[in-house]
Amino acid sequence: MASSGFSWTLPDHPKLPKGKPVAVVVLDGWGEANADQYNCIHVAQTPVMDSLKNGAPEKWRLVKAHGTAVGLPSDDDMGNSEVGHNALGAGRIFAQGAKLVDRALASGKIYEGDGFNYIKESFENGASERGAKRIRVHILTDGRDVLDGSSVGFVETLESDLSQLREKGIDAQIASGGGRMYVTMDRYENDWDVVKRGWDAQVLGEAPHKFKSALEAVKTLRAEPNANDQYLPPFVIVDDSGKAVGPVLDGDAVVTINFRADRMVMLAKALEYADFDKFDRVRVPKIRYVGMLQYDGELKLPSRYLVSPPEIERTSGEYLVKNGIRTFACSETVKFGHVTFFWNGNRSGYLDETKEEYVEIPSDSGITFNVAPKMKALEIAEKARDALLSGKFDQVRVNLPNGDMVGHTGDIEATVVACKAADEAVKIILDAVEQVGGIYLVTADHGNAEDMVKRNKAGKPLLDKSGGIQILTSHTLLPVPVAIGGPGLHPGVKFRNDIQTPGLANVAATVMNLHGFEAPADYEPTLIEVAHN
Ligand SMILES: O=C(O)[C@@H](CO)OP(=O)(O)O
Ligand SMILES: [Mn+2]
Ligand SMILES: [Mn+2]
Repeated sequence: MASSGFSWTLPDHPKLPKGKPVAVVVLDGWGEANADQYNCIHVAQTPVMDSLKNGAPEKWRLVKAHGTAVGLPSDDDMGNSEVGHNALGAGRIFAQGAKLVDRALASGKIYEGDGFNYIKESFENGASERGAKRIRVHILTDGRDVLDGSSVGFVETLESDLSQLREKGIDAQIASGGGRMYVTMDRYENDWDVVKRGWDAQVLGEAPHKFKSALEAVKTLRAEPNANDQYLPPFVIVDDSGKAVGPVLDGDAVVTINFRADRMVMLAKALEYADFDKFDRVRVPKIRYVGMLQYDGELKLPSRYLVSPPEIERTSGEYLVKNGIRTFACSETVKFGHVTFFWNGNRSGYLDETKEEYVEIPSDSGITFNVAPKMKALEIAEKARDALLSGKFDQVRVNLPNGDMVGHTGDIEATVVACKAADEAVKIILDAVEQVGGIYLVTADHGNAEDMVKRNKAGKPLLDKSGGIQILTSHTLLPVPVAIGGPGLHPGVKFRNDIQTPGLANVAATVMNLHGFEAPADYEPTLIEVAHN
């Protein structure tokens, strides 16, 4: 085969110089919304971000961070950290897990692949459409991507689907449950107890709460003071004799029905690794395990899966490091993988450890972040500042988690404090950029803190049964800012106005330009142009 002529070498930018340190700041969950009392960014004192927006309008613009702009099925899909950071780092729009799974289900291909064939071997002479005769569902209530309290409706729907299966002679039941933030879905190894609580309920059939039905479980546990879907305690469903109806047993097939890599890697390790020392699994059933997707391409975890994940290659991080850009990346645990793993196309570890340093600041664990809304913003900013001042790095990249993590708690007062803390952190970083004559690019991965209320189509806040507002704990569909500046920025640089609907994927080429390079031809176009020399 003839050589494709591929080269990692990036062409020099015709006008922009090399050698200026570039700070890339991602404000997690920081979108642009109308100014009202439910916009915590507006309510909070955020003088630094305000000055970026109002001080130099030609160096501030909004980009799309949701839906098709980040590879999700439709523009009704809100953005999230995974797809947002993937797009920021990859500079192109890849069809994401959600879309790939939708497609595989619609075409039926999901039932033809290696993953499904593998679990099928566990089915005894099947009776259902696809062969499984005995099905146990271990549910996690959400309240984070959907409204708090919606768990009840979801359980009702699931129960009715399962009862239809039972009518066909399939033994199908919900076996256990718990709230996603307290049971199973930890990430980046922040708190293994979360995964252990899930393991105990799902695999061992042991939990502090026992119920005859999941609907009863969810309704009863939600009635406790301060209970919410995200943090429901673990429960198991028991039969009349008090025995758990569905612990995971030898010979079972197990599917983790979740396409979010970061939230599934820890459980996948517990299910798949023979050597595992994060908690005592007590009993390790011999199962056939598949993930909805492969969650970590480097670790090949899990080794079997139903749908192939997007292959995100030739990321901007990889190009830049191969073109000599020394890179520093930092966040606290809950978002550390965002500026490393997601940024690098769902790849763990260093691209080139001789040129990179990744620093993880331990997050608080075992608390909800409305209790400590400043999180580690200051510590992250100080690390970024030190990295800039050290002169050892060409790119310093951070994620400031506050708007997102505190926004998800639905606590408006705390989210205001969170936004202020993030703004103060930005100041520290921009001051350091100033000192070293560098350039900054400040952006976000999706909205969250800028709108904390559920609204009708006309934008009016919706009320609940008791007349209070319906708090929105999820991300939004709103655009996010991109602001550039700093003493190292060529004075002729301004945002182009010939790109109709720019999105997060346009940021990578922009950052490459700021480092003095042209982006690869297949990258989404840069946001900037140079007006004069
Ligand atoms: O916490 C998470 O897993 C999601 C919300 O479900 O948020 P983010 O995409 O910001 O990580
Ligand atoms: Mn995010
Ligand atoms: Mn989030």
